[in-house]
Amino acid sequence: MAPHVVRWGIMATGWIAEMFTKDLLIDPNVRDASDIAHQIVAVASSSSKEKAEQFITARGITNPCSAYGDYETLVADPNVDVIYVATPHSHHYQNVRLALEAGKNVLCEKAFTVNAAQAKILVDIAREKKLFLMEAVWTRYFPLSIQIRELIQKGEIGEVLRVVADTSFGEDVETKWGTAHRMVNPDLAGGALLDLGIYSLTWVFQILYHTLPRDQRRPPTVSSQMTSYHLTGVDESTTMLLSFPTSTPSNGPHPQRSHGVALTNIRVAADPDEKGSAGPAIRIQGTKGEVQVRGNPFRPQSYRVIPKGGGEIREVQSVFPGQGHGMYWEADEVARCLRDGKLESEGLPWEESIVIMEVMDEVRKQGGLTYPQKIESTEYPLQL
Ligand SMILES: NC(=O)C1=CN([C@@H]2O[C@H](COP(=O)(O)OP(=O)(O)OC[C@H]3O[C@@H](n4cnc5c(N)ncnc54)[C@H](OP(=O)(O)O)[C@@H]3O)[C@@H](O)[C@H]2O)C=CC1
Ligand SMILES: O=C1OC[C@@H](O)[C@H](O)[C@H]1O
Repeated sequence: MAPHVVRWGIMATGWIAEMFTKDLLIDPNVRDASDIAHQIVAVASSSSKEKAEQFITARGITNPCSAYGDYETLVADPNVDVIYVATPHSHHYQNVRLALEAGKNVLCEKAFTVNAAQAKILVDIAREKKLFLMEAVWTRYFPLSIQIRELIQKGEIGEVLRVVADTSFGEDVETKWGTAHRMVNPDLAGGALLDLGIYSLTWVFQILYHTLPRDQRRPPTVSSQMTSYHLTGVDESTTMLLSFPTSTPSNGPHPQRSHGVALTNIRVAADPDEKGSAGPAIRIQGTKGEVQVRGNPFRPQSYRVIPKGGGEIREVQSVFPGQGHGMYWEADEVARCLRDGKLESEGLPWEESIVIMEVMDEVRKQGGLTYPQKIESTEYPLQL
């Protein structure tokens, strides 16, 4: 059967737009995804049409592809099935809404929005207009993530009572990012939490929340600490303790809970020598054993299943067919959802993106981190 072809419009021409586009251009057959195919039919840059043209040429897009010098024209292009939003998170609410209001399906980079109120409005619009919408948390669509979720659901390591996940870069923050870069710039919703902490939360949620049947998923309670970057006031370090209810009856005064420890830091590293000497960045601990995940939490390289009390340790490596970055798996998910008429992805349902945004809202509240009013706003349209 002929593959279902999805026609993409790329909004913004920055770093991640380049990575995503490279992956879209890799033949899906190399990863055994012959049921779908991707075409990039339009690229828009808010800076200039020339920048979009340069992007198309540099990426080697050979099929007809329109270049636009603004996002408004992109979302009006009738040839586009779905828009990939690759702007800084400060702009996601305005940019996604622009696309939805124009009747376009959307894949939006993480963090979904600046706050949960914005995320809820986007979801309401998608639902009302019957459009597909998904937060691009690519890690969830790695075969390795799916395998781990399945082995947890099968009870291979028993009941999971603790997940520890650390997404931290050890950078000289002042030298690397100064004050203007999106990683540290409050006007662009910078800071460790929204940029990297989302991945630690992803691991906690995809194990302690997502592996449960939908009607049993309950939001966690949250306790957290934050340290601010002295030059801009965004968080450079955030530590979160999440506590999820379990179904196991308790014998004592406290109900049985499973704990998620989600760490993020841009000044100390989870993997300081980048050789894994510090141990796994993710530990998933169950009553019958443990799963350890190595590599950056956003792009995991391998996992080990360690049975309690000995037994054979099983190790599985990630494979990146066609030397991809690993973003094609989320793109394939989008294509299949569109083909099947789904509005949201099972891998990251709207409700879960919103609960995670609510956790981040609470963590920012506890840490006293607010962003400029205009990027926290739900007003639309708003010139940022
Ligand atoms: N999934 C992943 O692995 C990754 C995801 N990300 C996410 O992708 C998003 C973009 O990050 P990244 O590509 O690294 O960022 P870049 O700064 O490299 O690119 C962002 C692009 O957004 C457009 N843009 C529109 N308005 C603004 C503005 N006011 N300031 C700056 N840029 C603007 C620009 O493109 P133009 O001029 O063409 O309009 C710019 O090139 C973020 O939300 C980030 O969290 C980032 C890295 C990895
Ligand atoms: O999403 C991301 O993953 C990779 C990191 O390098 C980047 O800062 C972040 O935005």
